Formats: sequence, C-alpha cells, structure tokens
Amino acid sequence: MTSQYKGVFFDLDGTLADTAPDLVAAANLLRVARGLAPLPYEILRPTASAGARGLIQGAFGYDNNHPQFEELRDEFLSNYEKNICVHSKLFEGMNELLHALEKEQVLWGIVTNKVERFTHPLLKLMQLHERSGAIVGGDTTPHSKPHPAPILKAAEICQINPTDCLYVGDDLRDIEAGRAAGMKTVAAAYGYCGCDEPVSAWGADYIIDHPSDLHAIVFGV
Ligand SMILES: O=C(O)COP(=O)(O)O
Ligand SMILES: [Mg+2]
Repeated sequence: MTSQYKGVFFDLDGTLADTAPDLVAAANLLRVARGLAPLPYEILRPTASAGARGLIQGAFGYDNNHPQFEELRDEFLSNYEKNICVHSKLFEGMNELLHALEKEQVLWGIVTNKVERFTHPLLKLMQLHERSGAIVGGDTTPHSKPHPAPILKAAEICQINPTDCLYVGDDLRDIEAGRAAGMKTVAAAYGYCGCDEPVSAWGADYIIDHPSDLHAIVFGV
C-alpha cells in the first residue's frame, strides 16, 4: 500500500476525536449551576465545532459581546479542564487509519483551533501526543484557522511540502484553511459541522461519512 500523500493532517474536535461529550458536559454544568436544566446532547453537539464560544452561544444564546460572556467562558474552561477526557475518544475506525499511516510511513499530525493549554493535556491522556508528527493549536501561530498559517506550520514541522499533504476537517474554516495552504482537503461529514453552510458547499476535494472512507483517499484502495 503506497500513498500519493506524504502527510495527513487532522482537525481535532469532531474530526480525529469525538470530544463533544466532554465539551457539552462542561457547558451543561454552567446551566445547572445557574438553576437551568441541562440541554439535550444533540442540541449542543454542533456547537462544539466553535469551541468555548460556540458552546456558550449554544447553552445561553450569548455571543462574545455579551456582558456575561467572559465570566461564562472562564468557568466553562475551568469545568472542561477538570474533565477534559472522561468520554472523549478517537472516532471509530480512526485508530486503524492512524496505524495504517504509521505502517506506510505517511506522517500525520493535528491542527486544531483548540488552544495549547487544552490540546496538549488532552492528547497526552488520549496517548496520541507521542504518535503525532506535529501538534499545532489555535494559539501556536499568530493566526488560527481559517488562516492557513497553522496548517503550514504543521507541514514545516514535518518537513514536507503542503502540496503533498491532505487536510481533514469538520468545519468550513478547516477546508478554507487547507485549501489556502495548498493541500487537498477532506470534509468529515460525520463530525460536528456547526457552520451554516452545508458540507457540499465547502469546496472540499472529498467528503467522507466515516473515518474508514479515508483509506481509499489516502491509499487509493
Ligand atoms: O476548539 C475549537 O475552537 C475547535 O477545535 P477544532 O479546530 O479541533 O475543531
Ligand atoms: Mg472540528
């Protein structure tokens, strides 16, 4: 099995790992602390695409200009930090794909908008930290996705040309960033897909419904 790609980079939340259960739990704790009922998981799941900002918007309807936003965000992040990897796990089929990439010496890495303070501990708990060829968080470079800088940084760390790489993500901003970095892009339709535009309109080179669909794209079989 050979691949036309030298590197495959993944968005973290909603693409590589199913982190929404812990993110939603941290948001619902804010509601319960204020005497409100927790919201159903299915309602809050798509908001995990946009991290703390998305979950606070989903749980309270407040954007980042709301006077209570900062207090809620700080409490949300503190809740999340304490229980960052209770239910979070790789999506089904992803570990097999990572093993196949490692076996064929295709480098893989993570480019997320999650800030490093949370990205590194989570990946350590998931035992992915040592396996990943590059880990770039939302605050690793001066810009986060949809800017291409974090994706270009990952290719630079791996010393591979961006045009020899694939970027996989579950949000429009992932596809925009991957394209701007010169990579081929894959839209993960099984992910949180929290933006307004349908996946088919993101301009991705490929759309997948399951992580195992990546085998055919990466290895052509
Ligand atoms: O935390 C976020 O803003 C989203 O993280 P992601 O880029 O890994 O989906
Ligand atoms: Mg995502």
